[in-house]
Amino acid sequence: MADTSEFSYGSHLQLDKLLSTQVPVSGRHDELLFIIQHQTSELWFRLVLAEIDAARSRLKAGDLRGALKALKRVAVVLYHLVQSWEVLRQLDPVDFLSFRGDLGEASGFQSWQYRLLEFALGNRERHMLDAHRDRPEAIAQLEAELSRPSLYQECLIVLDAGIGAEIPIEALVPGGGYEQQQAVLDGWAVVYRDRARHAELYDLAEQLIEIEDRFRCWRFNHVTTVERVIGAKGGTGGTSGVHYLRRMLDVVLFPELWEVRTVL
Ligand code: HEM
Ligand SMILES: N[C@@H](CC(=O)c1ccccc1NC=O)C(=O)O
Repeated sequence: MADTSEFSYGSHLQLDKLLSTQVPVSGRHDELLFIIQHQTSELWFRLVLAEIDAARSRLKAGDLRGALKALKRVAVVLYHLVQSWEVLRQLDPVDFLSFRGDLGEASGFQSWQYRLLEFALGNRERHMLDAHRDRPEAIAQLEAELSRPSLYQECLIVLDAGIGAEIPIEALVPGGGYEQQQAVLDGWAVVYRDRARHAELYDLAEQLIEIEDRFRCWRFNHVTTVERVIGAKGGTGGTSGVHYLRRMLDVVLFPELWEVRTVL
């Protein structure tokens, strides 16, 4: 049926615009897959960032249940992103090489939404801003993220208030990388030892573990896909490629939540 109404499926979703943005530069068959995999990932990153922001506002407002709802959505979208590697991991190395040269120095390293996500979760390395120097809007967003508490820090503020954990102020203020703190570990231990009494804080902690678990799976699927497709070649973004990505597997976002399991 002809689309005569002003408001329709296509207009609401701005499909004409959306579907005009898959523009292969190489003319090679598999580049469409490559573009769509990246575009869909970026769309999901966008939702994840919005949900993390919602979780942080709700935590600030004392709405722990609302924050949990947003964090559950983060986890489920991450799960979907993990599964989505099933498509790209089938990319044949020879097919990728047929258009890799056309990508120049472009690389996922330049994904500012991914970097925002890492920063929002608390993996904050200032030098990561360097990849975005040619995009002032991205730098401004990334700087703004660095100047506010990470998701984990917002959770620690709630933990501190909830059980009087006496968490040192350095753990709660934004800025650089997060250092593991004994008082934070002790605080989570109180929660885990009495789940019934601290049910909401317990659920919050377990939801963070779920998120980090799935984020690790995403990183792992990325590394394995990269190794399947380009082996140990250096990356177009100037890193050592698989070796660099493997080092990122060691990043720990919520250290005390992993540690608390050992001390219980
Ligand atoms: C054939 C598929 C892919 C290959 C061969 C590949 C390869 C690489 C390599 C070698 C790097 C290291 C940076 C560099 O020197 O370029 C990298 C980083 C990155 N890639 Fe991919 N990638 C692929 C697919 C994807 C997809 C689908 C995404 C989704 C958005 C993605 C997102 C990223 C991100 C965010 C980084 C930065 C990671 C970090 O700094 O921890 N990549 N990729
Ligand atoms: N870094 C990849 C190229 C690549 O995968 C890529 C290129 C342009 C835009 C996004 C990419 N995806 C992930 O890094 C490579 O070294 O082959």
